[in-house]
Amino acid sequence: MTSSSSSPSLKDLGNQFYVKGDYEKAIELYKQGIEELGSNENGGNNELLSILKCNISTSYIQLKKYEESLKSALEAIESNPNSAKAFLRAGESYIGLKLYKEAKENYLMCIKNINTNDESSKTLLASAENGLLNSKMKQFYQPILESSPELYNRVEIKYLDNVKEKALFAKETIQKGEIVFSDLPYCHQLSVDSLHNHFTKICSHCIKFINTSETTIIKCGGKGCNYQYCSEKCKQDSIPYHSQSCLNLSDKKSLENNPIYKYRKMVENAPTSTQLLLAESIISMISYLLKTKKVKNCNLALGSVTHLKRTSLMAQQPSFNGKNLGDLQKQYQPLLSLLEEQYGLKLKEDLENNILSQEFKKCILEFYDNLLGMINFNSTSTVIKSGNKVNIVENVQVKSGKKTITKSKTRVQEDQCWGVGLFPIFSCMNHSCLPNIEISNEIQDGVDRVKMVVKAKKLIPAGSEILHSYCDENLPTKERKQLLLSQYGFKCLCPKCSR
Ligand SMILES: C[S@@+](CC[C@H](N)C(=O)[O-])C[C@H]1O[C@@H](n2cnc3c(N)ncnc32)[C@H](O)[C@@H]1O
Repeated sequence: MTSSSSSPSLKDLGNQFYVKGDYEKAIELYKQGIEELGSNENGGNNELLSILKCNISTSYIQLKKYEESLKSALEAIESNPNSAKAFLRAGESYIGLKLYKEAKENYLMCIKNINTNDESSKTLLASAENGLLNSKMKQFYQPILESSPELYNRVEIKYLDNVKEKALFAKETIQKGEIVFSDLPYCHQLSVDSLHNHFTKICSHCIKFINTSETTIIKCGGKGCNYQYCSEKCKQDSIPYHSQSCLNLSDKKSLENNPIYKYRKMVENAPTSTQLLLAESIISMISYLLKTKKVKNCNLALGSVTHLKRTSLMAQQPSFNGKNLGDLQKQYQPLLSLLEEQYGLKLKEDLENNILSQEFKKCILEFYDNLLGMINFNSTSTVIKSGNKVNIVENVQVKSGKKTITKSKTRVQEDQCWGVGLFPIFSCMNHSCLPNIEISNEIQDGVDRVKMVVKAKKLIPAGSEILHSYCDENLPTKERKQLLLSQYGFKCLCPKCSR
């Protein structure tokens, strides 16, 4: 609370009630202070007037009455247009009102007006910078969260600190076993080995097993294309993207300009990986979104690409498991050059003119890097079970007297495949070796797309961070630490690792 030597009694008294958490009473006293100022000769003390209004705003923020807090903050700015704190309160009120653009403007004004000689300037600056990052984060993610409240209404995304950057939080208390949130990928792909083993049995869109005794398989329609669907809906949902990459849906002329066709030619001799397949489906999606000028979705796609990437993360890349990363980079190189050639200008234009808001523009040059970073660090694999038991025949070596002979052995296993997806909300979750959530494996039944369902592993109190384990949390500490450092680039400081 801001304090000053004149009109001390009512303001200081208000502050005492504020500290005790009686915000209504504090507001009443600050208001009396304003009245008193107006009726005495100190009426011209605008600085004090601004402080009192600012304190009223702070109290309303505590009460989550953001209309009122904003009104007081704006009045405080009117009384003293140089008050950094009043701009800070206006920023916080705008966040409460979900007006993120306005929030950002006010945080910037706060930073501009901070008096560095002031003792509290460091705290003020930290709050404003945090608020600024938070409003950027919210401006991007809030529309996704609000687009499907049935999936995301229990969670929110906030800027946490400069180590973890963004994080996912519980908006309400969630009991053990309850669903925390579900997430839909904006891009997903069947793994290379599942494609190889199960392609004929799996829907190319929702990547679920097709029960052929009940469902007729629907083909893509492109001559020679082996894409297939479990329903008309999956086909309808998939075709706009798939037609960008289906070499058989393109006529000869457009085939030559087909990015996926070019890409496949380029990587003909490169090893194929699931991640590369995912990259392919990202190109298809971007291609489709740009062509159809679906700016809102494009914003989601491209915004995620630029936003999921974290500067500190990319800076750590060279120190990662060099071999792996080097290999991956080599694999991506043709894709990156292709993107540049194919979309370079257009993409930049679109990014600048239509898609990205101001703060993303600075990311443009890093776009391709971001794509790589995003795929590396944010894709999540998901296993899909068919419910069918299958016999797996394996060759095993057995000893027979002094000789070792090969025998075939049959093992019964549930048929399953796996794929990778980019899940925008899921990928905001940070790691802990003491996670409070787990991925539910009952996920795929009854849903028409690949959906990630996240359940509480223990009670999650309202306001706490939602955390999952990026590795097997039962591994020995040393192994976990090494794995997290080499694969995700951070030193785990969770309570289990610090013990
Ligand atoms: C999938 S992202 C999680 C969201 C991320 N915080 C962000 O802002 O985009 C994974 C990255 O977050 C950071 N991270 C996650 N958990 C962390 C932890 N426990 N300590 C430090 N950094 C962490 C690491 O940089 C990691 O590579």
